[in-house]
Amino acid sequence: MDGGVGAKEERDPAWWRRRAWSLLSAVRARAPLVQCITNLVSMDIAANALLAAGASPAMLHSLREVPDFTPRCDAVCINVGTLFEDWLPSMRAAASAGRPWVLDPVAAAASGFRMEACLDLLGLRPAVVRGNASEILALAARSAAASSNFKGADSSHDSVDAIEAAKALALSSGAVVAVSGAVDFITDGKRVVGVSNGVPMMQKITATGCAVTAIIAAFVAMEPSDALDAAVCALAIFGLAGEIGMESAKGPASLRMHLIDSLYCLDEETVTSRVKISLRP
Ligand SMILES: Nc1ncnc2c1ncn2[C@@H]1O[C@H](COP(=O)(O)OP(=O)(O)OP(=O)(O)O)[C@@H](O)[C@H]1O
Ligand SMILES: Cc1ncsc1CCO
Ligand SMILES: [Mg+2]
Repeated sequence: MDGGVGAKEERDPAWWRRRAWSLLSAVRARAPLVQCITNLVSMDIAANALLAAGASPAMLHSLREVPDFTPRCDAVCINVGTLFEDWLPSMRAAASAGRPWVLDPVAAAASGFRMEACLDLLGLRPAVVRGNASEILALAARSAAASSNFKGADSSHDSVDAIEAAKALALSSGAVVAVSGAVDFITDGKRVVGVSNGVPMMQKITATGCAVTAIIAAFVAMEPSDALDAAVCALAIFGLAGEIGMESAKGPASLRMHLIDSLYCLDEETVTSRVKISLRP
C-alpha cells in the first residue's frame, strides 16, 4: 500500500498527507482486531479510540486465552501502566504469538521491577515502542534511577530532547521508536520523522498516549512491513483529531469526547490538508 503516488516520489509533506489518509482508510475498510493488554486507567479511552478509528478492540488479559485468541488478532498492544506481576506471563505470551505488536513503556523509570519488565518485553521484538520523552530516555539508558523531577506516567522532558535516545533505542532493539510530545518524533534509528499535529490539552486527559499507542497497533496491522509509516500516520491522525476536537472543547473532559468524535468523522479533505508530517534532517 502506498500514499497514492509513485514509489520514487520524494516523501514530502504532501506525500505523507496522502499516506495518512490511505492508512486511515485501510483501517476503516478492514477493521483490524487489536488485542490490548493495557493498564486499568486506559481501557476505556483506548477501546473507544480504536473503535472511532475503525478498528476492533479486545481488552483480553488472561494467559489462558492467549493461545486461542492472540493468533487470530491483526495486532497486539502491550502497555505496562498498571503492571501487576501476574500480568507479565500474558504479556510475554501475547508478544510471542507471532502477531505484530506495539509496546507502551508507561512510567518505565518508576521502579526496577517495571524497567526490567520493559527491557524483557523489548527483547521480544515489538514493531513499535511509543512513549513520552521521559519514558524513552529512561528505556534507552536502561535505568530506573528517577531524576529529581520524575513525574511517573507524565513526561518531565520535551520530545526533542529524546531524539538521540530514541535513535539509539531503535538501533539496539530493532523497533521503530516513537516519542510523543509537542512534536512527535518517530525513528527507525536512521530516519527521523516529525509530526506536528496535536494540542497541549491532550496531556490533561489521562491515557491519550495509551490510546494513540493502541491506534499505532491498528495502523501497524495494515502495514506490518513498514512500522515507521504506520506509527507516523497514526500519531498524525490522532493529533489532528485532537486539534479539531479542541475547536469545540471547553476543557479536558469535553476534549476527550470531541477528540473521539473528530477521529470518527475525519474525512479525506481534512486529512490531506491538515496533517503535518515532515522528514527531519
Ligand atoms: N505539547 C503538546 N502539544 C501538542 N500535542 C501534544 C503535546 N503533548 C502531547 N501531545 C499529544 O498528546 C498525545 C499523548 O502524548 P503524551 O506525550 O502526553 O503521552 P503520555 O505521556 O504517554 O500519556 P499517557 O501516559 O497519559 O497515556 C500524543 O498524540 C501527543 O502527540
Ligand atoms: C495515570 C496512570 N497511572 C498508571 S497508568 C496511567 C495512565 C496514563 O499512562
Ligand atoms: Mg504514557
